[in-house]
Amino acid sequence: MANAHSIAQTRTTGASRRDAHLDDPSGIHHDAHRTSGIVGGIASAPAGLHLDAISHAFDGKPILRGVSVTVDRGEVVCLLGPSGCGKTTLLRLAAGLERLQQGRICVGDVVVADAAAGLHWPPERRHVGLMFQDYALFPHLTVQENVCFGIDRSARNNTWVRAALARMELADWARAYPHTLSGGQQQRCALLRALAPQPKVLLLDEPFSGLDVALRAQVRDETAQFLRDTDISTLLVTHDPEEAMVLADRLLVMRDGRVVQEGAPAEIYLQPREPFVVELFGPVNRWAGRVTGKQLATPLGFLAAGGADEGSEAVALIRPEGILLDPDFAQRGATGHRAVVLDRRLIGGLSAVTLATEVGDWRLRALVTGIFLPTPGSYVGITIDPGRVFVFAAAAGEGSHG
Ligand SMILES: Nc1ncnc2c1ncn2[C@@H]1O[C@H](COP(=O)(O)OP(=O)(O)OP(=O)(O)O)[C@@H](O)[C@H]1O
Repeated sequence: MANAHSIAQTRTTGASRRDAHLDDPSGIHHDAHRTSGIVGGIASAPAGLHLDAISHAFDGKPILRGVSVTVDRGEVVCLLGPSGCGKTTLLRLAAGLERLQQGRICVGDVVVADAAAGLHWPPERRHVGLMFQDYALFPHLTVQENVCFGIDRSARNNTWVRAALARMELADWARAYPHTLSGGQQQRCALLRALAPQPKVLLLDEPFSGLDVALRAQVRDETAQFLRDTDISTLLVTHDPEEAMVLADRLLVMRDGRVVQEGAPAEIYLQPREPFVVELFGPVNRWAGRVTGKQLATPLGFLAAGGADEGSEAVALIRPEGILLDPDFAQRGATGHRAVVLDRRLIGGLSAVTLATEVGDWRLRALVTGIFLPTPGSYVGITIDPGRVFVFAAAAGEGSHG
């Protein structure tokens, strides 16, 4: 996690000279007259961040194992993974806060770190904006002073700063100190501080984790829109799948220091390559059994076994929204599978229902859109949506139900 010191370390020493009024699609323009030093060729380089074959260990313990990530110009890439899988370490290496042990890092086409060549550019030369989860605003500086911290004194009241404060609804708070701001305002102030030096690359580490649920969604959506309107390459770290789905153009799932799947958010959700990726998005229902006739027999009928080998042990993971419930099946005289309701709860706009199948007593969790609160002990019709079922070869030791 960053503190004020590490943010201070990452001050970019100047902004690129750029006819921003012409080429900045954000609607928030940097003044073209900002002329402080152009840093080591980065300012004129094409945008983009390239992390190549990064491996890293702490005290001999491998944390990152050959991770490669490319973030194109204007793209938002999310690293999604559980706590401890190495996300923050990768971000710190990209920023230059940690020295590279193996691999190479380029900002645009400029190599800023190369382990084999012993090359390590310090953070302030990389033209990278950083924002960590604690925001690390300077308490003795006003909102405007915080935002302008990394840019030239002469540029501190420029068009970009004024427009950015207005767009983030901070104009009236420009002279306020951080302790008088709400969490959402502090987050927006920290984001502008990271953006003010016009970085080519923005690194965000759990940027919304300090916000309460309602504010979080709002600030997250505003930030997503803001980033889409810029040509900055953004690498964002989160362990919140919803956050990743909302923000990411592309999503990289990390596990134990490796990228296990990469793709558009919908692709990752709908075509997960391994059980870990399925379960990253929340608890799932599970059935293990032997593949017979390319199918898996369950108490709710047969499931297609996909690529699992005939005769092998396989496991089916079924998302809660893939359990379809029919409260009126009895009135309609419908036949089919039934389950008894064990419990039900309203969770925001969804209802979570726990059930047991009539045959086989298979305990299942269903998520139903809207208010659906059947009486515990009552029976409902139950089917499985095959589009929400993922079948994999069973891991060693994963027992069979059937
Ligand atoms: N400076 C350090 N010295 C020793 N071990 C470290 C250091 N920094 C991180 N680690 C260890 O490296 C592992 C990965 O940490 P990292 O912060 O990169 O994970 P993460 O995926 O970002 O987790 P979280 O989501 O909890 O922030 C953890 O086991 C952590 O304890």
